[in-house]
Amino acid sequence: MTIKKMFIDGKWVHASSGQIRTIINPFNQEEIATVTEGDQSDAKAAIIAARKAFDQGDWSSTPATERSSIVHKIADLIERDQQKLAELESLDTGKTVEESREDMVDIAGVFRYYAEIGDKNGGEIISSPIPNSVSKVVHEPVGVCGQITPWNYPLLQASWKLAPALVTGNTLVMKPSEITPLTTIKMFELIEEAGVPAGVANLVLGAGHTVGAELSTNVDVDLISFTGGIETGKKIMQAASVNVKKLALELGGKNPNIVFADADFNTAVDQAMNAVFFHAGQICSAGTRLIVEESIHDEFVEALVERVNNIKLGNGFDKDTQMGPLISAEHLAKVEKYVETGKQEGAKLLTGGRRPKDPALQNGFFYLPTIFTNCTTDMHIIQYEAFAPIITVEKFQTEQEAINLANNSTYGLAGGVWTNDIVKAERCVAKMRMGTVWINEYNVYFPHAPWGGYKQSGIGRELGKLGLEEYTETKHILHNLKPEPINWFGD
Ligand SMILES: NC(=O)c1ccc[n+]([C@@H]2O[C@H](COP(=O)([O-])OP(=O)(O)OC[C@H]3O[C@@H](n4cnc5c(N)ncnc54)[C@H](O)[C@@H]3O)[C@@H](O)[C@H]2O)c1
Ligand SMILES: C[N+](C)(C)CC=O
Repeated sequence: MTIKKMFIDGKWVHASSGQIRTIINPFNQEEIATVTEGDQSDAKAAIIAARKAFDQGDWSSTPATERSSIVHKIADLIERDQQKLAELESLDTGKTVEESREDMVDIAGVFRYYAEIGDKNGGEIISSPIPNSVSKVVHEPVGVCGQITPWNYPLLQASWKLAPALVTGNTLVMKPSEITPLTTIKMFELIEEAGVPAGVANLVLGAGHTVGAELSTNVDVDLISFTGGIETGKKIMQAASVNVKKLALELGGKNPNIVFADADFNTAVDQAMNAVFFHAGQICSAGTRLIVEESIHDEFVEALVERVNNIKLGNGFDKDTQMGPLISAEHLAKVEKYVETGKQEGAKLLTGGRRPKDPALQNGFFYLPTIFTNCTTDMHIIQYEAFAPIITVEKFQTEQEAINLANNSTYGLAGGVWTNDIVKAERCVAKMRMGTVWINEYNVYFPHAPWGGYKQSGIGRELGKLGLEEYTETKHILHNLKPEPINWFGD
């Protein structure tokens, strides 16, 4: 198997150590690729290349219109290769090809959106209190950006960082998850093909504690943008203090999905499933904390279990597969432990709670869709993210109780409310402490709207105009057109 390389200073290179890593398909554990395994020294080389490219100034002083057309070109290339990219993503993550195809459409859309707004960020003239002067505010690139991504939506999360960083004139070093680097490698081929100059966009493959740690601590990195788990986010935040890097953190969630008795019953049941079981529940915003009004609780849970038991597990490449495997043996072991904890703390397991028995699935990291009821907020399975196909159900009687339950969390990424009473819906979302709240909808995101967390779910925003602003510094320029002595200290 050819060893896939990383991209530093416009060249495809092997790791300086010569180490390699095998990438496997989580559906059957077959080897699908061998990639070079970088470490600190490769990360340092990439940072030096990005620093040189930034300080030399060619990319940051390229007219924004030209950078925008390059970013448009990247969107064109993603659209051209979208089927190949989708299949590669499914091979690497186990998610269904249909889901990956949707991801590719979203990814091209993100590049398109930032190409369109990136050359319209020219700043503003503000009124100056100083006579004969011009006061203006301009937006400039931050500098060298370190970008670290997770394994669940490898290319989607990469696109949220690459597109705004490039269009605003930054240089960057990206480190994808070591488990799922394949589509990001392909993306850098497209970045090269689109004509991004050498040194501007660099890719280093390798582990978090080596490459990721170097990006977080290296003083030549001006901004670190991270998507991943809270514990890693905390380490990065601490490391980034070394030179007070700008910091953007997109972290985990244990997201409440509130269903009132007056919601459309069938839609709410269907959407409670959609909120969780895509990509086997490995979604940061998954609505895993289902919070149901007591009067419909039993009927709702019964309908949900019936539907959930029909979810078809299998190979993401098979047309009738609805849910693929978990990402790795290590993650599967964590999920099994999580479910055991739930049982021990008194939650009632209604379905799932184990690996499937189907012989065709035994080589993959499959776990059955699982539902727990009788859950209370003090439980581990309510307070911690499982990142798995698990729904925990809590009950409420009053609107205030539902809101209190939803907010009783250290996370604040996303949440949902299902009701036909629009005033009640607006009252609830105004009190819910989350970065995204859906009313009669779930898990919808698009490039124009910002994404990010309250509380420990993160710092900063991706997507939307705010996602562009993360990659800019704001400078105020005051130009005195008629300078004169003021003789404050005498003449
Ligand atoms: N908020 C969001 O938009 C969002 C989106 C996707 C995933 N997530 C979260 O990501 C998590 C799952 O992803 P994961 O398991 O890949 O997370 P993770 O934190 O284990 O790893 C994420 C990335 O960080 C790197 N990393 C690990 N240790 C590091 C260190 N010490 N220094 C620097 N980098 C390091 C990893 O190599 C990987 O590239 C979940 O908690 C999920 O909720 C959040
Ligand atoms: C942000 N999102 C929903 C695309 C992926 C979260 O894991």
